[in-house]
Amino acid sequence: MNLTLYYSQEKEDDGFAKWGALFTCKEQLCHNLGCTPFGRGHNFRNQETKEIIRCHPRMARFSSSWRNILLLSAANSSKGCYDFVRCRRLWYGNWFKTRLFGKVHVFVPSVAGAKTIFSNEFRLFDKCLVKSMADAVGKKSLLCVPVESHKRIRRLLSGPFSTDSLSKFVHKFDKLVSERFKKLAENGNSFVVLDFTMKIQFDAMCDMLMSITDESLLDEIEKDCTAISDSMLSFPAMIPGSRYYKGIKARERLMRFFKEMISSRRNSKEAHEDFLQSMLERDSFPADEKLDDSEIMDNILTLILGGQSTTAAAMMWSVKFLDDNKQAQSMLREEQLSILRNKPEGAFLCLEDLNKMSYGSKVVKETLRMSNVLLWFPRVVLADCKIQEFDIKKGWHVNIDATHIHYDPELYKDPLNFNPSRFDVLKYPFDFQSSIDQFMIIDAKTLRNLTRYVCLQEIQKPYSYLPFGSGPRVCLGINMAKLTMLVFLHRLTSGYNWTVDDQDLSLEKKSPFPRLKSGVPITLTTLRDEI
Ligand code: HEM
Repeated sequence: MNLTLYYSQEKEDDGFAKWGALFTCKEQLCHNLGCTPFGRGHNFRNQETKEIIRCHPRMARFSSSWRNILLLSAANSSKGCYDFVRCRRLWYGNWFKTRLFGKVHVFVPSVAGAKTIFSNEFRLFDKCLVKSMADAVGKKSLLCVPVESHKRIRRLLSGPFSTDSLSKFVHKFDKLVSERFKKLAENGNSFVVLDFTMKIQFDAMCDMLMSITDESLLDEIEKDCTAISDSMLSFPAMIPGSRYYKGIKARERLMRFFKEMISSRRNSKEAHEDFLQSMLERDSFPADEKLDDSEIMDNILTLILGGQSTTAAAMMWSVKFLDDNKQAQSMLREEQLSILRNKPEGAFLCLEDLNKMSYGSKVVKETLRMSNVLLWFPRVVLADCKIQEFDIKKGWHVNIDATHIHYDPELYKDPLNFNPSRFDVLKYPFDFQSSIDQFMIIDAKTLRNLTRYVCLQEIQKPYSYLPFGSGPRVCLGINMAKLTMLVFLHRLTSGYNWTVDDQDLSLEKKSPFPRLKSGVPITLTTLRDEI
C-alpha cells in the first residue's frame, strides 16, 4: 500500500500547528487524523513533493469527544496510553496542543521546555491531580498540599531517606531479597517478577514506615492499597461496585487502621525504630516542626503508593532489558560476583558496597531511561507565559514529556538500544573548579580533560534525564529507589541465572505505569559453580 503523509503548514497565533497530518492511500483519502473541528475544507502539503491536496470539509471534523475516546482506548489497549501521544505527535509534530476532557493540554517534548517548567514550579506551574487521584491520596498528601505546606511536609518527610536510615534499610532489604530468592530457587517453579517485586517493595516499606512485619496484616493492608491505587484513574462517582467506590472505602478502612495505630503508639512505652515513631516523637514540637495526624496518615499512604508500583515496575523492566541484552547481563554479573567474593560468606550488603557498583548504577540509570515509569509530568499553568516560542495560557495543562526526551536520538544515540555504558563517566583526578581557581593556569592535560568534561556535559544536558522529575517536586524516594534496585540486581545476578518464560511484549491495560502484561515470568537456576 502506498501511504503518503501530508502536513498542514498552517499555525495558530500561539505557535501550535492548527491542523494535523493527513494520510492518503494511493489517490484515496484513508484517514484524516487530528484536525480541529471547524468543519471546513483545508489544504495539506506533502512535505517531500510539495504537492498540495484539498481536504473535504467532512474529513476536517475531529471532535474533542473522539479524542477522549482515543486516549481512553489507548490506555485500555496493550500499546499503553503513550500511544495516544505518539500518534498525535505524528500528526501534529513534536509540539502539540490538544483538548482532553474539556481542558487544553500541551505536550512539551524538549529539554528547554522542561527547564522552563521545572524552574518555575509553584510560580507559573503547579501540580494538579485529577479528582480520583487527589481523593485517593488525601488532601494533606505532599502531592496535593499548597506550596506553603509543601515545603514543611517535604522537609519533615525526608527523615527516612537520610543516609543513616537508608543504610539500615539496605541491610534489611538485602536480607529480605536473599531469603525470598532462595525460597523461589529451591522451589524451582516459574514466578512472575512483577508480583515478586510488588510484594517485596510493599513489605519493606511497611516495615520501614510502621514496623509492620506480620504476614496476614501486610496482606490486608496491601489489598486496600491495591484498591486505592486502582481507583486513581477511575471515574470519580460513588457508584457501589465501581473502582472509585472500592478505592474510597479501602482508604476509609486504612485511615481508621492508621489512626488506631497512632493512638496505641502514643499510649504504649514500646520502642520502635521507624518513620511513624520519628513523627510521633515530634508531638511537643512547634507546629512548623511537626506533622499533624492527618498529615502523617495521608503521607504514609502517599509514600507507599508512590514507592511501591514505581520501583516494582522498574525492577521488572531491568530483568527484561538484561534478558534481552546478554552482554550487559554478563558485565553486571561479573561486577556483582566480585563484590560478593570480597565479603564474608553470608554477610549482607551495606551502603559502601552499593557505592562500588559502578556498572550496576549504569544499569539502573539505563533501565529508568528506557522504562519511563512516569511517562509525562502534568502541571497546570498559573499565569499566561511563553515556553520557547509557544504562547501558553493560564488554566491550560502542560505535560513534560519525559518519554520523548529519553528517546530523543539527539540526546541519546540509538535510544532504543539498552546500553548502560552510555552513562560512562570520566574519573577526574582532581577537582576542576578548585584547581582552576587556585592556579589560573591550565596545563595541556587539564585542558584536554576540561574539554572532554565539557563534551560530556553536552551529552548529559541538564533536564535530559528525568526519570525522577526535577525541581522542588523531584522524587523524594530517589535514593531509596536506586538502592532497592541495586540490591535486587545484586542478589539476582550474583546468585542466579534466569530464563524468561513468556516473551509477550503487550503492556498491561489501564495501568498508570507502563508494565508488561505478563509481569515477566522467570525461572531461576542457582549459580553455585561460578563463585
Ligand atoms: C523507580 C522508582 C521511582 C520513580 C521512577 C519515581 C518517579 C517520581 C517522579 C518522576 C516524581 C515527580 C513527579 C512530578 O514531578 O510530577 C516523583 C515524586 C515523588 N516520589 Fe517518586 N519515584 C520512584 C520511587 C519512589 C519511592 C521509593 C518513593 C518513596 C518511598 C517515592 C516517593 C515520591 C514522592 C513522595 C513524590 C512527590 C514529591 C513532591 O511532590 O514533592 N518515589 N517520583
